[in-house]
Amino acid sequence: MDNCELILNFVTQGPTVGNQSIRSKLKEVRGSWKEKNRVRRSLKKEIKKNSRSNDASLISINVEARSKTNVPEKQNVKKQSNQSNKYSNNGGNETLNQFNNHLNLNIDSNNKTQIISSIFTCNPEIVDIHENKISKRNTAHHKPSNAPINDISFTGMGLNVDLVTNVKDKLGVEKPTNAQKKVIPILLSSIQNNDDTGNKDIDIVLQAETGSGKTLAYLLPIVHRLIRITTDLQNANPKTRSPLSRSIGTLAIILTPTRELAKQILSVLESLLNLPPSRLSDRHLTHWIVPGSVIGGEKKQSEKARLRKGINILVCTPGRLLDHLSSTKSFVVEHLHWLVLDEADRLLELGFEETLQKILNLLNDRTESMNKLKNNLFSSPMWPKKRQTILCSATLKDDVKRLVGYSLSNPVYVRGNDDYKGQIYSTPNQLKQTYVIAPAKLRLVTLTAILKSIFDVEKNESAMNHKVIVFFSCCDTVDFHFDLFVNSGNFHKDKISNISENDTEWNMDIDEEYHDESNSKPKELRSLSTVVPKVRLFKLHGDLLQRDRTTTFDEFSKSKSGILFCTDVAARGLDLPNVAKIIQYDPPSDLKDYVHRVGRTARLGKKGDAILFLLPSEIEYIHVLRSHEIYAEPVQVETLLENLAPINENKDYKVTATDIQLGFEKYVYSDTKCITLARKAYSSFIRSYATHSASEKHIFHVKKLHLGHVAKGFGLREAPSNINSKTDLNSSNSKNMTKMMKSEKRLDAKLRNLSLKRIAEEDVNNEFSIGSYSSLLGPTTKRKRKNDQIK
Ligand SMILES: Nc1ncnc2c1ncn2[C@@H]1O[C@H](COP(=O)(O)OP(=O)(O)OP(=O)(O)O)[C@@H](O)[C@H]1O
Repeated sequence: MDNCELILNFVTQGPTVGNQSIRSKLKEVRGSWKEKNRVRRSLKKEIKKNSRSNDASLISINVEARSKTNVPEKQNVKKQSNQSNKYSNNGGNETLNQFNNHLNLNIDSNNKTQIISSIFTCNPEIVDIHENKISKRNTAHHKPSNAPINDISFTGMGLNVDLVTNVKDKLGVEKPTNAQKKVIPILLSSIQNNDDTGNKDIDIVLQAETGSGKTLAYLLPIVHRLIRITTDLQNANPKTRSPLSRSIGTLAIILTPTRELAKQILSVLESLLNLPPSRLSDRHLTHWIVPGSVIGGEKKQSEKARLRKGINILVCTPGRLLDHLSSTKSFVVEHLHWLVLDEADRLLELGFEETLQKILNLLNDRTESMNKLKNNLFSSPMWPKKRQTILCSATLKDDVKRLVGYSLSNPVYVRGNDDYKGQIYSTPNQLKQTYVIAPAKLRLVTLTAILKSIFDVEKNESAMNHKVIVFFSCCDTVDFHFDLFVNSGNFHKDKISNISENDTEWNMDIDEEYHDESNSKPKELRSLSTVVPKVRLFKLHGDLLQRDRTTTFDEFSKSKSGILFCTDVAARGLDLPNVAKIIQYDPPSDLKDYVHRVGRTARLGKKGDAILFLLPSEIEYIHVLRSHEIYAEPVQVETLLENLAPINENKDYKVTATDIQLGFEKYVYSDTKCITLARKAYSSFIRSYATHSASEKHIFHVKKLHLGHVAKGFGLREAPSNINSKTDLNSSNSKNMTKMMKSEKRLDAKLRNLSLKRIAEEDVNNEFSIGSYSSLLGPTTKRKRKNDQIK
């Protein structure tokens, strides 16, 4: 049915016979309904006859008729299929010329009529969100819930003065947050009440909102205790510098699900440990403590060598840790005293849990002998009496209880938010959450409208001083949109962005300080946008090389402004300064991800905005959010699109939106590379749609998607016919639809299988690359062989 998308791009004045419309002619007919019908039939015949000599009229008749009578598109377009096949049956490889000629044919033949893009017609009805009583109650309290508080100081909680000064100087951290206020005293409690009957070293499960400083909440007490241990030993042996050295092995392990997060934690840790000589004793108290990471992405041999020398506080990802625990003999973990599982719920998810269990079993076996090994070095009362485990995340469910027994013993549950009323998820109070119901055909232009309005310097002087993150469901859609927003501006009717040659070049002067010369492909990962003028675009997803991921992350982090297109690889834990807005262009496949995605803004008490895109068929998701005490306010799609109408030009926003959409389409059809990218993105989008959690399948089901309209969102005029070699997703007949659903199920199972086996065994962080072609093809023979060898 979508074969005719292009032809249906335009609506003219409406069907006419002579100078009169059918309707007005019929009004003139007197007599019975039979008579009227007879006249109507003959008028139709006449129109049909005319249409042979004027294609454009036929188009207008059918479109008009369809929009007035709500007749399904496919019935109306049948008559045009012969004509449209001319453009559609060549595998989508027609040249730009063909495409343009076809556009011109329509435009020229209707020279004097108003042209409206079909992106505004035949869209599904949007339930009146205001009447829906869904989100009347917006609970965005204005008092920030994750900001530092004034009623207590770090030193007041018993932390080392030098450490506190260092944190203030290096990280600008002066007052603790609520989460820190609650957790730090517990982690210090056994040393503050140092008696056999008092507090023991307790395991902690910390659930605190995103951006509430959980990292420092567990790092500060660990570093503090190590400093106290050093001073104790130095006092006992005043002549020796410090009896402790890095060769003591790993004392603390911090486990995180992604490499980016591991690197971020390591950098905070390095700042904490880079302590100037103590003001009291003029001695370096942390000189022997070596922080480090094993996260893959570098040669295993060099990781082994570093472990052999000793890494005292180790930040790592699960796969690599398991690998070293099982194969690196010189990895000393016998003295492990702290184990932190950051983003613990993610670590417990499918694919990681098995790895995690193996890690915990190995650690339990190897640290069992810890008590027996006690010698003078461990005589300080500052050492935990037993290994202390800390779990933390913004989204912890009951599943953490699975860890009780084999990792946690009688943990205390700490909630960072005082307003906790039993809800599983909570988002920062000051975060403004909105949603827009955008029909599939309007999604792309609506995204453009939002981005252009955020960075519109005419409307907002400080527009270039903040960052935006746009979340997509899979790697291929990130790649496609990145390419589109970087390159398609030149194809827009009025060159909407007034692009100059220089504007398309990455400004090396600005980036000199962190431009990585060794990076061979900088332009593919970050570039200036031609669609949103003068704004830097970045992309980040799990299919990129680790080196590229790191560079992009660092650059976006340091950049004053910019837009990051990414998958959920950037959803968790990443602390990117100055992110003002989060756009969830594709809804998350799990509610937890919603919380983590929006948590990249409104951190540490700062303001932030988040907007969620939903299709009209997905409106029920608002109920799901609401049932978890997450409230978002509706924004009308028209309100957002109105931002597109140039100021002082009295232009209809629909016309501008249409121009922009046509610009995108022209760009997509300008080159086979672009079409391929669009088709790949479309296919991956459909596939990733099938990965929504079972509890949300009734909302996000591929059956509910209008594939032709979805294709429009990728600048395609028809849905690509080959989602995979076996099934034709574009076929609208029920047989093929059933086939497609079966294929989706198989795909689901395959993905589950893949994530279980591959993620666990290879420690790939590509868990977020769901939907990418490579992740769907399954292990290659080479990979299979490699896996077999590991087994
Ligand atoms: N007490 C504080 N005062 C000011 N800044 C702080 C404080 N504690 C932490 N920060 C800073 O706040 C930022 C966010 O901290 P962190 O990444 O630990 O948050 P989080 O709770 O782990 O968030 P997420 O759940 O998203 O991972 C960091 O830049 C950190 O340096």
